[in-house]
Amino acid sequence: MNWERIGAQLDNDGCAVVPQLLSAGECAAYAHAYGDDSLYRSRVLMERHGFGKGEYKYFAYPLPPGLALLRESLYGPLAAIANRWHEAMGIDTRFPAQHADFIARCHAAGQRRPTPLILQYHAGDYNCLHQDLYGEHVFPLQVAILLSQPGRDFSGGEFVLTEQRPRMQSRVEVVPLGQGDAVIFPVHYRPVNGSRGVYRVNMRHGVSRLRAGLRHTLGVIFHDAE
Ligand SMILES: O=C(O)CCC(=O)C(=O)O
Ligand SMILES: [Fe+2]
Repeated sequence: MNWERIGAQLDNDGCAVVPQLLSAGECAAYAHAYGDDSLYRSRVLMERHGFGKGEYKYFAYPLPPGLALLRESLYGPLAAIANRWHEAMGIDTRFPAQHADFIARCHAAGQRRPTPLILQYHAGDYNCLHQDLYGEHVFPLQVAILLSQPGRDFSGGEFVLTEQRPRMQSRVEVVPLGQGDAVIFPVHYRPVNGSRGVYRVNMRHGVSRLRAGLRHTLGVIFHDAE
């Protein structure tokens, strides 16, 4: 992975795509494992909470080894970007180099439940704009990996990001993804350079309505939940 390019894209565009982070075989295995309830701590029906339509399951600890490795190995380079962003935005919190040390901080504060998840959408389903905040401790970047193949497995169902800028109208970004592609994006805020210095832009993400088929996504969030 070219972290210099990823950092520059996050700074300039507010998101970065990593093509083919998972192989087609790995994607199919994760999507298939959606049915294996021994892997998950809970299942959420989005409509019941007003989150949209569709469902997701949070993995239980211990995470599947490949997912644990993915979460730990993505964290390090993202922590360097996160620390740079916090400095730019004048936020005091800094992130340790190792994910285990950040997770220890979450757990000590009572955020002990794992947040990696798989989402499942059928035709007509969608995910309302939201922020994945689960307590006081927030790692400012997260990753979503498209497990299904657009065109073959589903149509519609586009990943979208919105930016709410102070005293300005909101901006939307549609992120085209192929199977196995990852999008890295802000959980809550991102820094933007303005004429009077850096300001914080409030970010949300969601998924537009699926027109047809079945779509799965793997979500990697680095803080744990209360
Ligand atoms: O299904 C998607 O692409 C969005 C998933 C999501 O909201 C997340 O990973 O936090
Ligand atoms: Fe989300």
